[in-house]
Amino acid sequence: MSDAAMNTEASRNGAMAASSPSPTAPSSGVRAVGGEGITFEGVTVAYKGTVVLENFSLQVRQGEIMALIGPSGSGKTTALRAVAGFVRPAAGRVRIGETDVTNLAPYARGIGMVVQNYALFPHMRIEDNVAFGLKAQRASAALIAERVEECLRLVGMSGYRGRFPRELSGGQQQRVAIARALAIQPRVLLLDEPLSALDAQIRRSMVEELAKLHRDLPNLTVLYVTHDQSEALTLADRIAIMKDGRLSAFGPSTELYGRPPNRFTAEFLGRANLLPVRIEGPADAGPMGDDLVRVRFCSSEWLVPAHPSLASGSQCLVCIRPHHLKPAEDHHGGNRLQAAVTAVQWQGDHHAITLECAGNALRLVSPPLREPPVPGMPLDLGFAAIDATLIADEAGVGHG
Ligand SMILES: Nc1ncnc2c1ncn2[C@@H]1O[C@H](COP(=O)(O)OP(=O)(O)OP(=O)(O)O)[C@@H](O)[C@H]1O
Repeated sequence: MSDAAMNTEASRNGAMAASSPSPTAPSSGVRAVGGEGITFEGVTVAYKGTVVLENFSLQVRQGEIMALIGPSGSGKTTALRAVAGFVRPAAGRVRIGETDVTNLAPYARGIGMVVQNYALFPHMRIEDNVAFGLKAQRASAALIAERVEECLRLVGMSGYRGRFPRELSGGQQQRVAIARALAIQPRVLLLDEPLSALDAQIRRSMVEELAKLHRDLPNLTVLYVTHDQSEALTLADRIAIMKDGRLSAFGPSTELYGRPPNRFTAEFLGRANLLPVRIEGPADAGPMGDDLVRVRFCSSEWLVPAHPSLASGSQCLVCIRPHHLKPAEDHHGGNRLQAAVTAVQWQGDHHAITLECAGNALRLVSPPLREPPVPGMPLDLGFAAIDATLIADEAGVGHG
């Protein structure tokens, strides 16, 4: 079978195979849950000659939650399927721990996988759904009973073991799907948009539950595909951002958000105010001993942290997150700019204000204001040097 045909075929089989080991798979015995990292080494995947994942290299550390985020079609699910064994790379290797799994069948990889639409077996009771993979591995009845109890307890579903999937809510079904994936004591857990079929409120509580699950299973390595940046920021230790089948940036979540390495990251991960500036030259070290440079924006001069590869004279962007921009009266010292209010929205726990400054749209969020500004009003704004980040106005891979 050609790679393209194999990739299409494997995609159709979807996640079911990962959580439904082949009946001929050897029994793996008892293993500690998780405990191994995932390594992509220059992985390229093509469907019918079209490359959708290109020279993709990434290391997911043992015991971490790595979120893979990016726009629709950027290759996130394809990367996950390459780990699960549902697509065959045209080039590159995938390792789980020390094992090269590139040519292993999906059932032999020891992976737990959960997808968006639960994929529970509708005719089986919850306990049989959770037991399915273990039965396929011919585990003993005592081990099956122990694992089913343990995994349903982990996801808070012990009281539902005798029900059928149709008798559960969407959130409960997804918890069972997670229990089923964990029952086989996977080496790694792959989650592909596991919460996207749920409504916003249940999604929020499921994010908290996943965080708790990971606290309970700290060795479990999780690769979490989502297009929801707030899920990624809440759950992940590190985030990898994909664009057009390539890695655009990766790094610790707080660092990627706080110091985005490129424009795509700044705009994709959270909201960003991006203003064009010119680097004038070095300034004295800041109060924390940090290196600052002077930048010019229209007639204003600001101090911002230096960028290792942007020299004096460079035209670049300064990124300021909306919550770091403050009305000047709340912000003593620091950098100043003047903008005109274009819209004000009260959103319960905060005000969102959009402004215009020398042809650039700006966004500011603040705790609810007693006397919010009105459209058309000029507003003096301030931001601290430390809260600004210089960005080259071009794509590039960021921190590791
Ligand atoms: N089985 C397939 N056959 C042909 N092309 C495919 C197949 N599966 C995915 N693709 C294409 O590969 C590209 C990457 O798809 P992928 O599902 O990995 O993206 P994604 O980032 O997960 O997107 P989304 O967020 O929409 O799920 C897309 O252009 C998609 O159309």
